[in-house]
Amino acid sequence: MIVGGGAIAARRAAVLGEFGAAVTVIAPEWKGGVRNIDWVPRVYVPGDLAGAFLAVAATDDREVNRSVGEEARKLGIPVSVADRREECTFFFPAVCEHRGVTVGLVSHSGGDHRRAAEAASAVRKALEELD
Ligand SMILES: C[C@@]1(CC(=O)O)c2cc3[nH]c(cc4nc(cc5[nH]c(cc(n2)[C@H]1CCC(=O)O)[C@@](C)(CC(=O)O)[C@@H]5CCC(=O)O)C(CC(=O)O)=C4CCC(=O)O)c(CCC(=O)O)c3CC(=O)O
Ligand SMILES: NC(=O)C1=CN([C@@H]2O[C@H](COP(=O)(O)OP(=O)(O)OC[C@H]3O[C@@H](n4cnc5c(N)ncnc54)[C@H](O)[C@@H]3O)[C@@H](O)[C@H]2O)C=CC1
Repeated sequence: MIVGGGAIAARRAAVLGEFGAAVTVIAPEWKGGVRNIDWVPRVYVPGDLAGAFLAVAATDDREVNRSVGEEARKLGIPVSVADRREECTFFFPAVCEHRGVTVGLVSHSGGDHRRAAEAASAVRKALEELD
């Protein structure tokens, strides 16, 4: 379940969809272009996460993201809150895929997303060099 329909939500929907997740997006607008998603065109209301396996809070509204994180933690659903690492119970990884190999990586305690992005670039390059 992804709450928010902007660039970050779209990137995460694409990754989750690629790995076979059934993705539902709750957001007044969806700019993702990813097809196989179930888009619910409205704002989030507490209760929306019932039955979800995993949650991503990626709106541009701090209070909404906080509330999604709170509901997920209450329900025991793993949640990544895109604007506040302290409210995450998992960190969305940088994913590197190349010719049958997949690497997902995060920085220590989700504390350095720039370092994670840099490391992901290096891993993508290394995988290409295997060819
Ligand atoms: C804790 C975490 C929580 C989570 O979201 O799960 C988190 C948190 C935050 N990110 C922020 C900003 C940016 N993050 C990126 C990029 C990535 N961020 C990703 C993951 C994570 N980001 C989780 C930790 C994972 C780890 O550390 O290993 C990646 C790996 C995966 C992905 O997002 O797909 C992806 C690289 C993918 C790749 O290269 O492949 C960019 C650049 C861009 O978007 O292009 C920017 C904007 C520019 C800048 O600030 O540098 C802010 C400030 C927001 C604000 O203040 O507005 C916070 C808030 C905070 O740190 O508290
Ligand atoms: N973790 C990461 O990798 C990064 C995180 N961020 C953070 O991620 C968040 C989202 O960033 P972008 O996608 O660039 O923002 P954006 O402005 O492109 O999209 C925000 C989306 O949230 C939706 N939204 C707003 N209120 C809502 C509500 N009540 N219910 C449901 N949807 C609602 C809007 O309709 C819009 O689709 C921001 O908080 C930003 O600080 C930004 C860059 C990278």
